[in-house]
Amino acid sequence: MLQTNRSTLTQFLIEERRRFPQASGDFNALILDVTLACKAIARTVAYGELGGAMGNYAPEVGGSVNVQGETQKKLDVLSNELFLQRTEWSGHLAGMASEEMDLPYQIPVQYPRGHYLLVFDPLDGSSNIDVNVSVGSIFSVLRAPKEVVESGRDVVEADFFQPGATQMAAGYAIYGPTTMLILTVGRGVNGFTLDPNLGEFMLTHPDMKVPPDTQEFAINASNSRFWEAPVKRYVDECLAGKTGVRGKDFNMRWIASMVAEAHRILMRGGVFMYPRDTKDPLKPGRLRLLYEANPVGMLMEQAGGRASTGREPMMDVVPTSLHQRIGLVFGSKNEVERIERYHREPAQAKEGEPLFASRSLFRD
Ligand SMILES: O=P(O)(O)OC[C@H]1O[C@](O)(COP(=O)(O)O)[C@@H](O)[C@@H]1O
Ligand SMILES: [Mg+2]
Ligand SMILES: [Mg+2]
Repeated sequence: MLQTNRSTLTQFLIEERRRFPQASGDFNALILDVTLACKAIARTVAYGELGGAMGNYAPEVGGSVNVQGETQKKLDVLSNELFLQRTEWSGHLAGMASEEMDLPYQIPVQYPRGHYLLVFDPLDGSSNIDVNVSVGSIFSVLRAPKEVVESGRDVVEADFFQPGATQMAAGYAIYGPTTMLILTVGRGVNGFTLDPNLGEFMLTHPDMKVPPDTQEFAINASNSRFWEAPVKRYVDECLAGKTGVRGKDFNMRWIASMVAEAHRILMRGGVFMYPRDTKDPLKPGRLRLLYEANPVGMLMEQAGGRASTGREPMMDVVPTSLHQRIGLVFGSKNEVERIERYHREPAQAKEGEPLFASRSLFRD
């Protein structure tokens, strides 16, 4: 049933822009281009096996892996191309970077170059595609360095090394039972639902807030033997429930699709952890700073939640490489702060502490 009384995304963006009379409209146009890419990906995902884009990407015969050493799905590659196609022509961008491209993407010479950088994970949770679980696209908009804009030169990796606090906008689209767009342009978080009749994102969830407290946590427990002591302590205390120091029972979730976990947390609170661990010494965490941790971090903070490495606020981290991985904890503020506190209190988190040793369900 069509609900005509709701604002469209376009209306919402125009109203935001009215607050800045000098704004050119480039920023809004860029966001709309990004969301058009998301709509196209939503359609492709919805067709599933019928669309011919399932399975692994195999240009020759041996398949293909991205710069992170992960098998690329056909839909990863297609989604990446949709992002490029929908945004490269507009003159709003100085360059782009994506999970699926080793190096920064240069705006082709036939198009003008603009003021912004776009960074994205075109399809997050893509290992879930074959099992029909919610996936999504995550994006972050940064200002291009002044000198890049003035010279019009090609972008280099270092142009993207800006802390999350400088993001102009961040968001994700989630392709679940309904397609939604969750967006911040630096003034709270708003949720839009795709009206399949109109093909428009309609404002359905204004001013989303993450409750400060929760009884729900999300972590991949199969990694427990690699966790650091503060994370083990936190999870053990949650598992101890009513009988432990927390004095309340906790529920656990793991979808293995960060976009879906972030969405659940924005809707009803919770804490998500993919912490730094010892699984692979070359990878200080699983998730990527520029196009996973930073945009989701900005959304959380704008919704009154918190995002952290466990040791410092995510928004303060200065990136040092395009595909940098990082430990990520986000969600309800009081829980994230507790986890940060445990990282600052190593003495209490040592194995052998009575609480830790006796109640650990995830001991090595
Ligand atoms: O396989 P695991 O350890 O459950 O990891 C799941 C995590 O990997 C991711 O799928 C990584 O994202 P990509 O699918 O974009 O590579 C996250 O969405 C998710 O949180
Ligand atoms: Mg991802
Ligand atoms: Mg991805």
